[in-house]
Amino acid sequence: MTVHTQPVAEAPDPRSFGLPVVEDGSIPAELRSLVSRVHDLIDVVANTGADRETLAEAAAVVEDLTGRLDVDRRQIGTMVERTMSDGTTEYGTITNIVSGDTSPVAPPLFLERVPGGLRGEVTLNTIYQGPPGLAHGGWVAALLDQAVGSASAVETSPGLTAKLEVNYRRPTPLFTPLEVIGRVDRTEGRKVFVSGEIRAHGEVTAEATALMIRVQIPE
Ligand SMILES: CCCCCCCCCCCC(=O)SCCNC(=O)CCNC(=O)[C@H](O)C(C)(C)COP(=O)(O)OP(=O)(O)OC[C@H]1O[C@@H](n2cnc3c(N)ncnc32)[C@H](O)[C@@H]1OP(=O)(O)O
Repeated sequence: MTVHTQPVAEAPDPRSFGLPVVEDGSIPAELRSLVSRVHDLIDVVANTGADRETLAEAAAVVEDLTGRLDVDRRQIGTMVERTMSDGTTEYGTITNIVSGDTSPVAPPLFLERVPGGLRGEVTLNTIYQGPPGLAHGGWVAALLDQAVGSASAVETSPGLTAKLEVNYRRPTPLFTPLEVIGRVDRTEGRKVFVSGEIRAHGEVTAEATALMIRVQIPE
């Protein structure tokens, strides 16, 4: 058994899996702005009390915009290459629903290396609502899956989640800064045992343990 506390290697280049890669700096500021505006739009649409005329007008505008933007679609599996604050290179799926740069549905959760693992902060709006005022349990699991999966990718090499167990200790509130942590506990060959938690106001609302299986890197 080996315990890795430091990255063992540079992240494998997704191009070796046949995946297209874009540098995060090449994503236009206008696209990042659009993604953010649409994120806000989803929350507003889900809660609007606007009159029928305004709703009909908005639907027509959005339909028109959808048509104008539906050009030159990216290849499924397109990855983003980014340089982390410690200078290492990382890759992520560009439309990843939790962390993707171009996903308007993503909260988004951006994770940074900290001693012992990865850490990110995120505040959820009503897009993620399950029980009244609270995050949906599936989204709590998604945040934890992302954090432990990324920790495994960063500290060992990319893999898929084989098993994820979540303990929901307290309700996870909306509109409250959440701290999300992921770490590698130990590795056994391709098996990476990981854990993580979410905190609100310093208190753990949910914790997870998971098993990641590292993918075989092409020679
Ligand atoms: C660059 C991008 C970065 C990007 C960073 C990305 C972060 C993304 C985070 C999100 C992660 C996801 O959502 S991933 C998406 C959700 N997950 C999936 O779709 C995975 C679906 N499952 C699978 O494809 C497969 O079952 C795998 C790949 C997990 C394993 O299949 P395999 O490769 O054939 O390996 P296999 O021989 O079966 O198993 C290897 C070893 O693990 C054990 N094992 C396998 N599954 C389990 C299990 N559930 N519980 C216990 N043990 C298990 C086996 O017994 C074996 O042990 P031994 O005999 O060797 O002792």
